[in-house]
Amino acid sequence: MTRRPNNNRRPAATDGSQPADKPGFAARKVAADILGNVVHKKRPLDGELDTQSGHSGFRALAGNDRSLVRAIVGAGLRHRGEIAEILTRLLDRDIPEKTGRVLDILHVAIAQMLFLDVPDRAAVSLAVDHAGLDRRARPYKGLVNGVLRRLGRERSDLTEDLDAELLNTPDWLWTSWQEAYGEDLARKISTAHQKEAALDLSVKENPADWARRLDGVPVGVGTVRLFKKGAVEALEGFDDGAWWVQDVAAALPAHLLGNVAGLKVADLCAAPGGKTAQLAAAGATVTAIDISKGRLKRLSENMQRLGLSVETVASDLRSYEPAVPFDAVLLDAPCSATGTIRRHPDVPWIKKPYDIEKLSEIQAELLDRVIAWVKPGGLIVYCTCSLEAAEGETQVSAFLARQTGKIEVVEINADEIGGLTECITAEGYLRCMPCYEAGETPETTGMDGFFAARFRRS
Ligand SMILES: C[S@@+](CC[C@H](N)C(=O)[O-])C[C@H]1O[C@@H](n2cnc3c(N)ncnc32)[C@H](O)[C@@H]1O
Repeated sequence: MTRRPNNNRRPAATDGSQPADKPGFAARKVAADILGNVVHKKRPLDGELDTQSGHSGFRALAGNDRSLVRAIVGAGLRHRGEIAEILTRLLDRDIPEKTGRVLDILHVAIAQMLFLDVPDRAAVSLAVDHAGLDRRARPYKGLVNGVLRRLGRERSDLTEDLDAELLNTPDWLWTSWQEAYGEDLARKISTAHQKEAALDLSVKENPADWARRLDGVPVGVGTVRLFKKGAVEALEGFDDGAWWVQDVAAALPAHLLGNVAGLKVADLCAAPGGKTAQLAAAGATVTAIDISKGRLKRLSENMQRLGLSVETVASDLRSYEPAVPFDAVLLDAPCSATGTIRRHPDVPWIKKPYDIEKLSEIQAELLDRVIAWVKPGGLIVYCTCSLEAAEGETQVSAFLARQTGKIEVVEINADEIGGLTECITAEGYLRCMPCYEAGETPETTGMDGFFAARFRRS
C-alpha cells in the first residue's frame, strides 16, 4: 500500500527545532488569528483580547507576548488601508479566498515591518514559518517569502505617496465625515486615529493634586491625563476608589446637568458607569438603568470600589416607565462608537452603514420617550460617543422638529466644559473631535469623538 503524503506534518527548522516552538511564533500566529476574527468575522477586538474570556491562544500567552499581540493587531488595524494598498502594489493578482490565513499573515508581518520596532528578518521568517504550518496557506509560503523580502528591499518606493488618512478610513466613514465636517477636518480626524490615546482618569476631587501624585496633567473638567503605560490597578488611588478610567470627552456630558447635589437623576444606558460615578460623586441620587445585566454587574462592582451608592435597574428603555419623573435625565444612547477609534481601532472594520441606521432609529425612539421621564422644567442631556452626524446633530434636529413646543435647547457654554471653546457648535451643542486637544499637555493625544445636546422640558 502506498502512503499518501502527510501534508499536515510539521516541517522542522534547519536547527532541528519545530518552527512553531520558535520564540515569538505563538504571538504572531495568535495576532493573525485575532486580526482575521476581527476583520472577517466582525468580532470586537476587546472580546478577543479579554484575559478571562478572550481568544484561547491569547489567554495562553505570557505577559510580554500578549503585549506584542496587542501592538501588532493595533498597528494592523490602524494602518489596515495602507497595508492593503502596499499589498496591491506587491501582488500581481488578488490572493484567492481559499488560501486561509495568507492575507492575515501578510498583514501581521507588514504591520511589524513598517509600524513596529521589529527587525524585518524576524517578521519575515516567522510569517514564512506560519504560512508553512497552515494547511491552506502552505502553497503560498514562497509567495509570502518573496513579497515580504521585496518589501524589505523596496520599502521606500513601495510606501511612497500613500494617502494614509484616506486609505485607513473605510469609504463610507470617510464620506460621512467629509459631508459633515469637510475634507480638512476628515483628514485631521483620520490622522488622530493613528495615535494611541492617553490614559484619562476622572478623579472624585482635587484633580491638580492627583495630577501631581500620578505624574499627570489636569485636563478638561476633573480629568487627569497620564502618558505612561501599565496596569491601572497598580496606580495609586485605584484601591481607595479615588478615580476611574474615563476619556476627557466622555466626562463632559455629565457636567452639563449642572449642580446635581440632592437631585434625583436617571442615568440611562448607564453601564459600565463612568457617568453614573460622576453624578453620584457630585451628590445626586442616581438610578442607573441599562439593558445588560452583565454590564450592570460591572457597574455595581465599579461603584463598590469607588465607595458610591446608586440604584441599578436592568431594563430595556424601549419598554421602561419610571414610577415618578426624575429631576434630570442623562441619556448616553447606544451608538456606533466611531468617536472611540483611537481606543478601539477595530471599530472602522466591524461597523457598517446599516449599524448607524439601526442605532439612529433606537436613539430617536429613546429621545422621544425620555421627555416624559423628567419633571417639567427639568434638564435632559443626550449624548453619543459617535462622530456620525446621524447620531448627533441631525438626530437632534429631527428630534426638535418632532417635539416642537415640548422641549427647548439649552445652549452649552465653554465655561461649563473647562473652556474648550473648540468643542462648542454654533447651535450650542458639544462636538468633541479626536483631533482636538483637551488642554496644554506634553503630548498631543486628542480626545474621544463625542456629541452632546442639552434640552429643557417645557
Ligand atoms: C455607550 S454605552 C454606555 C456607557 C456608560 N454611560 C458610561 O458612561 O460608562 C451604551 C449602553 O447602552 C446600553 N443599552 C443599549 N441598548 C439599550 C436599551 N434598549 N435599553 C437600555 N440600555 C441599552 C448598553 O448595554 C450599553 O451599556
